[in-house]
Amino acid sequence: MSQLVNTQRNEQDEQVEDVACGPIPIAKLEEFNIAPQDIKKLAEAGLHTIESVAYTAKKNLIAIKGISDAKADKIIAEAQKIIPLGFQSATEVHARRSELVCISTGSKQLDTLLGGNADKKWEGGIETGAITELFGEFRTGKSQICHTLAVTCQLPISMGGGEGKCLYIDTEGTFRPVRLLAVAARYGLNGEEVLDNVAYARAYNADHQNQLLISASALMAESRTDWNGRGELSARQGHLAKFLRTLMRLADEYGVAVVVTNQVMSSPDASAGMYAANEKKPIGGNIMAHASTTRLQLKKGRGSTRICKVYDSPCLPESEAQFAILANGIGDPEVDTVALS
Ligand SMILES: Nc1ncnc2c1ncn2[C@@H]1O[C@H](COP(=O)(O)OP(=O)(O)OP(=O)(O)O)[C@@H](O)[C@H]1O
Repeated sequence: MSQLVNTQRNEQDEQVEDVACGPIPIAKLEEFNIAPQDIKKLAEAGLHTIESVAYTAKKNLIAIKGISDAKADKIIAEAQKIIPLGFQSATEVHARRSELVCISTGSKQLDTLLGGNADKKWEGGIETGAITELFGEFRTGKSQICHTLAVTCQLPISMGGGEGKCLYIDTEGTFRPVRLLAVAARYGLNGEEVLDNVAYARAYNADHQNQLLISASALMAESRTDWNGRGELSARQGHLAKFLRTLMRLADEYGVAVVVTNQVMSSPDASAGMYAANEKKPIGGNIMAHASTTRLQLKKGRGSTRICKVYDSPCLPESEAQFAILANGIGDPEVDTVALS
């Protein structure tokens, strides 16, 4: 499984915009009489912003060594004064959502499937502030989409990008910077700069993954090689649940696009019926299903063509589109290929 996160702003913008509207760094709690050593403990536990504290359940704060019941109450009360957690009108929600940026997948047909408008040049794509899960068998294009997104997230917003950077966690050792360079060349971007804007980490096991989440204030990863069969299912699900909670928080808090790749397996209930035997389901069960905002199923097509089906989405119909894996990243299939497949 591999994942990436796109930050929505470039470096120059960050300094100006973060002050005005970005997440508020946890250090600000010091102005509200929270002791610096307690702020340090919160940060060490992965809570780097006041939003993250305001959204955290009290029991999670008390679980941090050195944060007592009384301290947790005070910290939450101060955080919630700064970040109110009440109702807002649907108009406000709509206005905020209208501002959301989508990251182009590189394929117009796929972007259109993901909420784009075919008449406009760049619309639709991977949603920011949410988790998108790509699942499918081997060779269906999961990693290739991630490689393309690692570059397109850096494009100007007018070209379907997020003017951001990418954080790429690789649990399978399939990350290849040369693929990023090919995509960069296609968009006329400077290859060196594109690579500098991608922070890469190889995750080796569950503990290492959690360290990455804390130190990078980001991300998830779950190696399919870590777990052996159904005997370890509950341990795996517990780990996955914790990991996905952190990812959801990051998507919410920082407004980043989180993309998670997932494998498929034959359903353990396959014996239930003759047709069920062929059914391949995404790994992770209900925990994964509930954590992902949008679930996309990838299937093989003819040659370099692949099919993407919207498997679950809060606002997209269950339809399909074709895309292609090309030398310079994800794109659209040749017209002939579409007709033949
Ligand atoms: N430079 C390239 N040009 C064109 N196609 C490529 C290139 N590099 C890889 N591919 C194609 O991409 C496909 C593999 O896609 P990808 O690595 O995204 O699969 P995946 O779904 O992540 O599979 P897995 O679960 O095994 O990791 C292969 O069909 C391969 O031929």
